[in-house]
Amino acid sequence: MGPDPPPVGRHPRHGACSVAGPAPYRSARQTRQTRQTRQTRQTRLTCAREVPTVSDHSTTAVRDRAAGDAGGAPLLTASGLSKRYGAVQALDDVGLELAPGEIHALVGENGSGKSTLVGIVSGTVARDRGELSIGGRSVTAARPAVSQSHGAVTVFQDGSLIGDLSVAQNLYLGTPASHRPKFGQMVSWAQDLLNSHGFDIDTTLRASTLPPGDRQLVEIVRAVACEPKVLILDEATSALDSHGVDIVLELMRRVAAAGSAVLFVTHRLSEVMRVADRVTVLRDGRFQGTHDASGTTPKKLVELMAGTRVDLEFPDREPDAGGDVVLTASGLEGLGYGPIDLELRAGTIVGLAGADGNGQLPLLKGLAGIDDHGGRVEVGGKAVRSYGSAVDRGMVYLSSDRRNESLFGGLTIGDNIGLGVLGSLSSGGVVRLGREREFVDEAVDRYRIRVGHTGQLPTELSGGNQQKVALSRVLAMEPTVVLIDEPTQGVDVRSRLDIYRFLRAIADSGSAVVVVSSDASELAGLCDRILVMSRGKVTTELAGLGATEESIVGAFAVEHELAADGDVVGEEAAAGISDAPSPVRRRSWLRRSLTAESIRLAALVVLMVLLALFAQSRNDTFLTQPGIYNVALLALPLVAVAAAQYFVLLVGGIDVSVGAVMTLSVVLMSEWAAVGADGSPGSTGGVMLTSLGVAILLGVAVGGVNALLVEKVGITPVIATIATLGVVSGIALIMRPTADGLISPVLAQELMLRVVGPIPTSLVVLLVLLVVADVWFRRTGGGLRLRAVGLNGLYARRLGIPAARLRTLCYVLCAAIAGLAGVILAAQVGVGDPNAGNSYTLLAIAAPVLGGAALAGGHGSLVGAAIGASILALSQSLVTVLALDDGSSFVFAGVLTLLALLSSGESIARLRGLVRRRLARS
Ligand SMILES: Nc1ncnc2c1ncn2[C@@H]1O[C@H](COP(=O)(O)OP(=O)(O)OP(=O)(O)O)[C@@H](O)[C@H]1O
Repeated sequence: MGPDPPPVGRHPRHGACSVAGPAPYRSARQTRQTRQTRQTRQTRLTCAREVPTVSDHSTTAVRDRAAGDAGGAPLLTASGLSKRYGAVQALDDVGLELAPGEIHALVGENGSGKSTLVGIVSGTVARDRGELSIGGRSVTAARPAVSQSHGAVTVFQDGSLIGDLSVAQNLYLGTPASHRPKFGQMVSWAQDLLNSHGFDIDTTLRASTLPPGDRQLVEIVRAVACEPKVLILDEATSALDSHGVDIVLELMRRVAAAGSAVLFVTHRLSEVMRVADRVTVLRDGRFQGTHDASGTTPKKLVELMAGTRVDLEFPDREPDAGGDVVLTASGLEGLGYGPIDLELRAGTIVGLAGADGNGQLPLLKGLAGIDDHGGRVEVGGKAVRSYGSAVDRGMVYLSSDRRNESLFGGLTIGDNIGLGVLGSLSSGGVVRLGREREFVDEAVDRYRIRVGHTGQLPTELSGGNQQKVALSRVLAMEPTVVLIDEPTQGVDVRSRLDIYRFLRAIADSGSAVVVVSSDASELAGLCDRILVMSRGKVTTELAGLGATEESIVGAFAVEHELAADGDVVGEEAAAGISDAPSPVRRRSWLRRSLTAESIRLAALVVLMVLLALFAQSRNDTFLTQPGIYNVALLALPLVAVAAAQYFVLLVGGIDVSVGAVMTLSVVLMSEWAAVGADGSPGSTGGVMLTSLGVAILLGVAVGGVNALLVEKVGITPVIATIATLGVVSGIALIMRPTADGLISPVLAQELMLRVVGPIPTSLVVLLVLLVVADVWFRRTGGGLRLRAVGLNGLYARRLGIPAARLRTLCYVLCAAIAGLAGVILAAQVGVGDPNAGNSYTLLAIAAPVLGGAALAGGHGSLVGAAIGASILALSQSLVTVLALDDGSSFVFAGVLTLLALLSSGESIARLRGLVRRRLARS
């Protein structure tokens, strides 16, 4: 540990400071700042370390063995790989070879083409040219499932855990059938798998609730469990603290020792020097050579990547940096941290260190007013109560979750950069495009953001360049306090140094900066003060000057040991990978069953019963056998078409043509299942078979067209299915301009008049089928795969799930079931009415959504859709019972729908979160 730390909450005196080195960030405040000559001391970036650490020697045996195996056939051979995205040549004639037992690092600056190469090997990116073979077999198709079947398993840079699924489900989904157990044993298998690697993570938790480091570890375990021939880790250690990194490096060694090859993409060159046998360098998409790791140094690698000499010094800092207090926090506490007292001074950079999950990020968010917290935060003497008020006081927060929290995916790069300062780029409330362009171009130059043009979407940028876009927006706002989580995650060495200089410059201009980082060497080189956190409390404060990676890691390791000594879970945690107190606890069966979805369904059933009782109080025939039968008849086609729609909603689509399909089905029934010219109804078997056959064929045709338009042509589902709705309705009208053509009474006899108690048999059969299908969705790998496609189609595809094929299947199923719902409707209307199904278009969407389905996909259930449909049918019959006029009946239906929606999963989850936080605080 370092010298005696000052008590937390009291701080050493800080002096004023000046702009260091190149001052890329300038503000009015900066020019006002008193500048003093400083005693400077610089720290070299850890990546420049040329002496291997002690643990490095364990790689020697692997290297020797890899050298010995060099004669074995390569497990991965790539040659002449090229890929162009519009104006950007992402890869240009790149080759690579991985021998069995080899750990091969792939390095390069942001945008140099590493992820593109990984994408080509893993099947997510189609190459323009080049040859690829995995495990000795040539790979021609760009499909993840193909690469995986050849033996290449990838942990992607931006992850592929589906947040809404549990950890166990994610592990199960990504593991090939040969390596996973029966579906019913999934949880215990997943738990054993994680435990066998030393992780104490509750596998029944949703993946989104895990800290980023744990998520990365779960993904790595999943990949290793596949026993790949080629394991590809694309910046898979970026969110890990030093302990997590140690574990992953050891895992890589084990995988290589078993004879597989590892392709390790990283910006952390110290890790390359510790683990890699050979290193391939890319620059601007071009190959810069493959080198023996033992014969090179990080500095040489950096210069090969940059193509120029690079100064690896951190920016200067002063021993007594710091001006006036700009932020005060007292008694600040929230979920996972506190109470904490803190003062931040102008001109300083404060680092929050600790093992992953010890409260650093929650504290940062608490300071920003983002999460619910107790205590008080003031900036410039004014209280911060929410993130909105934080921004008003000049405080900004930058999340490490680029995709979801830092960037606006639908806006261009230029818009993302200029968004925070639109006021200063406008005159008379109108943004001056020239001024904005100039501002954006300058930011792109200053932060060296590699873009084709600023009109691109941020999703088209490499990970590190996305980070620079987010950072440039935040820094342009000239904040008083900058709170930033993992500022250099996924950023290359040269750009990291740029970012350090920008942060130092903004501090020198009078701001206070707080940085959370899993990279202790970054905190040691950058910060003026380092607060080490353990179990949600600040336990040690280190002065930045003089701090080293070792002293910081040492401080939190000591704290952990002290805590573990007196801790009942100490032994378990010590055996585990994560030093942090796991924020997760095993949940009881009851708590697990009380999901938002089950609560919602229960609420809907209660609502249904209340409605029925109310109707009965107004009309005492409502709950009699004929009354119930009438409501059931009303519900019958609606339940069927709601179920049809659910299949498409499940995979993230929507089909607005279902009502039209029902109509055409009715019209077709008036042709193919019609009363004969002699008035005969036809044979039961003949009419039923013809009806079902015609309806299903109609559905397959319309569903096939819908799928083609959405999947192959790329039209958004709503637009595509509106187009088919028009065509299908038109055909129905051409066939029957007015209601005509009697439909055989056989349909009514079979589908309406056969009953079980007061309920039509057809409805009972339908409900049983829906329950069985729901069980299939919940209890089988096939159902899980379908839900995964809806929750995140991209990630599902990465896991080798044929997402496009499954979506196509669902469109076809949806239209076919809608065709069958049309047969039921035909039985009820009895005539070829060309408008019969029109009112079902919106009801078919409303019912499953009422029952818990989400337009974004992956949620809800068929039973939920059926309950939603029943509520809508009930409300329709209530309108009759109450003898409401048209206007009142609309208001009534609207209020009812609103009530049902209040029981939505999201509202319930919010309420539960609120109650949980209140409970945790009390
Ligand atoms: N889908 C896409 N559309 C357009 N351009 C793209 C797309 N994907 C990547 N690029 C561009 O291709 C180049 C190489 O990107 P790639 O992601 O392979 O780089 P990288 O070396 O992995 O970078 P990083 O270290 O930042 O992840 C970049 O200039 C990037 O902007």
